Amino acid sequence: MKTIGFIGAGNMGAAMMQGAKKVFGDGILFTDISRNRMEELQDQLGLPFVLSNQECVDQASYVVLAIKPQYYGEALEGIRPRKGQVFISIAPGISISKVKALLGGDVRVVRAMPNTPALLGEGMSAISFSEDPYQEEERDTVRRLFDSFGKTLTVPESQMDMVVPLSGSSPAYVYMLIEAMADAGVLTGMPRKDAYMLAAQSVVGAARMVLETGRHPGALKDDVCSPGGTTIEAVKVLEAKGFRSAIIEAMEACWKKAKSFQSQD
Ligand SMILES: NC(=O)C1=CN([C@@H]2O[C@H](COP(=O)(O)OP(=O)(O)OC[C@H]3O[C@@H](n4cnc5c(N)ncnc54)[C@H](O)[C@@H]3O)[C@@H](O)[C@H]2O)C=CC1
Ligand SMILES: O=C(O)[C@@H]1CCC=N1
Repeated sequence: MKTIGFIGAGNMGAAMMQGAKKVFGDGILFTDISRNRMEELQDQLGLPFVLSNQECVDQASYVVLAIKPQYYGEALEGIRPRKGQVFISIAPGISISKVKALLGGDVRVVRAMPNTPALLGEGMSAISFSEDPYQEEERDTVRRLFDSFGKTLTVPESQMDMVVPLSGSSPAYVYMLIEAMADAGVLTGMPRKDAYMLAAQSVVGAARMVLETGRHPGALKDDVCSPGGTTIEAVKVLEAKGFRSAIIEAMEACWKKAKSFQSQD
């Protein structure tokens, strides 16, 4: 019996396994609908795979569902879990009660939303435990899984849809920001590689300033804006172009999409 089985070994499943391997060692197995993908990942991570979702459920105490929300029905159809087994669902918009219903009810479900910087151990995950009884050791195992690839915040399930735009999807818009910043550098003649480094490390530094100083992001922004200086010129253009409202509207669209998966019964 293994500790953790992963159903779905795509981008997110693989990133989680990479971190989990450091903590759970050979207590991990996985499966995927694609044989090629399983072989590729076995070579890459040195972890074993099994050939069906049922085998994965049978051979693991905790089962991570790392498949797209649209495929939950298909992937879990006919699956027979053990009584009280713990499933960890990382799909946006799929509620704990929906996973329980798909699995026949008598399981415990942790709903979670990780992100791909997990690959570097810099992930941010939010988790919600179902309102079932758990032993402290079981909660600890789930937390150790998510802590193995980054930081973990426990939130009420009602906040899970909003975690999707805040941390699940947000790396994508940060990459867009970095790409656009680098494009501006290239526009003025900067080599692209140097532009990426300047832009990306500034994003890392700014994020750490928010996390580690505890100061308001607006106050930190004010510190960068020298009176009559360069930064305020950029801020003026960003305000005129609707930078903040673009972010808010984009995240609202992301949140709505996450919520919409729940209604696709
Ligand atoms: N990529 C990301 O940044 C994040 C993804 N997620 C969630 O994680 C889940 C997986 O996403 P990704 O890894 O990005 O997708 P992906 O498409 O890279 O991986 C999904 C994997 O599931 C496999 N699969 C499909 N149907 C299956 C079935 N019936 N049985 C077994 N395996 C099956 C596919 O072959 C594929 O390897 C999704 O629910 C996604 O919303 C959550 C947080 C972040
Ligand atoms: O785009 C998606 O649906 C997934 C969920 C969060 C990040 N990627």
